[in-house]
Parts: sequence; structure tokens; C-alpha cells
Amino acid sequence: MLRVIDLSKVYNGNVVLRGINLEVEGFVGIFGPNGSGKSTLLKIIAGLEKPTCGRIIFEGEDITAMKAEKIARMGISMVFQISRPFKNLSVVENIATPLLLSKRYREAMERAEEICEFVGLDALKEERAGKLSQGELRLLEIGRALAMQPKLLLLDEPFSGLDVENARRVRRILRKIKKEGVPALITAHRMKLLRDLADKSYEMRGGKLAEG
Ligand SMILES: Nc1ncnc2c1ncn2[C@@H]1O[C@H](COP(=O)(O)OP(=O)(O)OP(=O)(O)O)[C@@H](O)[C@H]1O
Repeated sequence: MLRVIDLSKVYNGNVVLRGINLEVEGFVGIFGPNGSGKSTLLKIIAGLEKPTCGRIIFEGEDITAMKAEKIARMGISMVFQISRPFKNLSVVENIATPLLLSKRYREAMERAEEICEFVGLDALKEERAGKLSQGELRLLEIGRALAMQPKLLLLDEPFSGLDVENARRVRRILRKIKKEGVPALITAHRMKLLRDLADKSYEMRGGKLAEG
């Protein structure tokens, strides 16, 4: 489904990723300390950064030089650590917004309502997104990514900054996504956070990946 081949990234002479090789099938976890290059790898896959060298193949197609919008249209959705919703729109409207590019209003809203339920935001669907807590925002961010019916989800530290209860909620949603058969690449700063989710885990250290 996704193959990363000999990928490296250098920022101003600073080598952040060194010859990364990775295959993603099912749920794959990458753990490693802050600054080890996890977010950079996800951003490169999503087309938000360009690699210094190496290739990314998604469903047999070379996506390395593609723009982020095209990669998103091909089915790769990223869930960011920090959600930047439209604060004055409701939760359900935030989820519906990307859908309006390809669906009629009613259809987009119906689908967005289903997603609200799926991610556990049903009771808050009419609430302004600006009023959500950090944990609820993370669920909204996951919902927005799911709205695109992704073929692959990239989740950048989905548990960071959450208390135990919210981390549990996110874990529950991720298990449901896994059950639905959507593959995912998930980062975390500790392996423990991915243990019961990832089919395969890798450790990122000094820009290199090792099987964890
Ligand atoms: N746009 C950029 N310009 C220069 N250096 C960058 C840029 N983005 C990231 N870096 C550097 O690359 C290194 C890896 O950062 P990255 O965010 O990928 O790590 P991470 O493992 O995801 O850590 P965190 O969990 O803190 O996000 C860091 O040293 C960071 O300072």
C-alpha cells in the first residue's frame, strides 16, 4: 500500500532523516523521542515537505513529487497534533466542510453526522468548535480526516497532551478505525502507547528507523 524507499531529509545542513525504508500495511507505529524526525516523515508522505532524496510509492504510484492536495485526493489523510478548526463553525460543520468539495450540502452533513457519532462527538455536534477541549479537538481532527474516506491515515502523536481519559477515548476510536480496515501510520514518543494498536512498530532514533 505505502512504501518509503531510502528517504532522507536535510534541513540547513542538519540531517533529520537518514535513509528511511518502510512498508505500511495495517497499523504501523513509529515511536521515538521529540525531535527524532517522526513528524518530518509524516509530513513528507503527506506532501507537506519534500525529501532531500528517496521515493514514496503509494498503491504502485510514485507520489514523491506530488502536491499535498493531490496526495490527499489519492486517499492519504493526516491527523495533526494541533487541530486548527473553523472556530465559529459547529463540530458537524467542521467535519462537513471538506466534504462540500465533492458532495451536496445535505449529503455532506449526513456523512458528517455519522462521523460525529463514530468519533464520539455526537452530543457536541452543534457546539462551536472554538469551545472544545483539547481532547475533543483531537477527536474532531480525527473526524475531519475520516471524512475524506482515507485509504491511509497518518496520525502524528494522537495521544500527545491528552489526559488518561481522553487518551482512552482516542485509543477506542483508533481501534474502531483499525477494525474497519483502514491502514494507519501512527507516531508516539513511547512504544507503550502503541503496543495494543500497532501490528508492527519501529523506533526512530537519530533519523534512522529500527524494528522495535
Ligand atoms: N521546517 C524545518 N526547518 C528546519 N528544521 C526543522 C524543520 N522541521 C523540523 N526540523 C528539525 O528536524 C528535527 C526533527 O523534527 P520533527 O518534528 O520531525 O521531530 P519529531 O520526532 O516529530 O518530534 P516532535 O515529537 O517534537 O514533533 C528537529 O531537530 C527539528 O528542529
